[in-house]
Amino acid sequence: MTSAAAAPAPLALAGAHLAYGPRTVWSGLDLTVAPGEFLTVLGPNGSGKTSLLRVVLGLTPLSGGRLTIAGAPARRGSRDVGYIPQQRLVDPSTPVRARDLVRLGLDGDRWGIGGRSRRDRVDELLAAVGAAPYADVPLGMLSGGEQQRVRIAQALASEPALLLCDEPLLSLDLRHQHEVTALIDEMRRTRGTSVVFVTHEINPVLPYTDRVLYLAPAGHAVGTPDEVLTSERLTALYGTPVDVLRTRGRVVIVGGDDEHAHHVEEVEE
Ligand SMILES: Nc1ncnc2c1ncn2[C@@H]1O[C@H](COP(=O)(O)OP(=O)(O)OP(=O)(O)O)[C@@H](O)[C@H]1O
Repeated sequence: MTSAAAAPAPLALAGAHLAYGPRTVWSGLDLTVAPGEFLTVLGPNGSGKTSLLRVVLGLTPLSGGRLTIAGAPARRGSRDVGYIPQQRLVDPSTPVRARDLVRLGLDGDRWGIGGRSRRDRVDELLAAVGAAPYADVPLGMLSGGEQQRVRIAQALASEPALLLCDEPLLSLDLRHQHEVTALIDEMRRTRGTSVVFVTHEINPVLPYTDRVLYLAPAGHAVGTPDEVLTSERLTALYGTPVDVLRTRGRVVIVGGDDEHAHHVEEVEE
């Protein structure tokens, strides 16, 4: 066995079950995410995507089954887990600068408090996401795409084994969607960080997606996009007719419930 094979998986769920009171959100979830893997989590509103991230972040306990992160139980504030939230524009009057936010993501013990190594590390992270030119600009003055780059730098500051992304493309224009996804992809390639990417829009991340976890009313499916995103699989998962169309390298999902409209991306150009 090689040493890579012996390393604990960044994320492993076995027989995982989540319920709120009498309502089961998902159950029987078995999933091991490999180092550097890009897992895209899809599903309609209320299917439990955000709940899954909350469980991995140690904010919500599983109702049953097991979860380990880099071999250890989930816990709040773990350095092994980075988190990129949904796009939210910062209050324009905030005095917080890009470098302040990234510094918050650094672990004090490891990088020292206020020392040179800490400052260098912040500069390195900002440069890695292309945010060096606006490192000292108040966040509120940055564009949505620029702010999201800074959040990526913050999430990567602790060199997490696992990067959780909760619809980070929401309200970004197409150019910035491509930039942000390419950046996340580059980080996982260069650092081996595993990515769990929750989205309603498969197309911007389809080229990077190794596997899909599809959460749906009648169960869930895990597999490559070609395995999961088929009319047969989604019809079974929804319990109602769904058509998966592929056109010019894009996936369009038609049918099911109203939430499916989210998957139909606006036509480019
Ligand atoms: N703390 C809670 N207590 C009770 N029910 C909850 C709680 N949090 C979430 N739920 C319910 O669990 C279900 C899953 O919610 P969740 O937010 O995880 O779904 P989602 O897939 O992220 O949805 P969306 O696509 O709309 O963001 C929903 O029906 C929601 O109302």
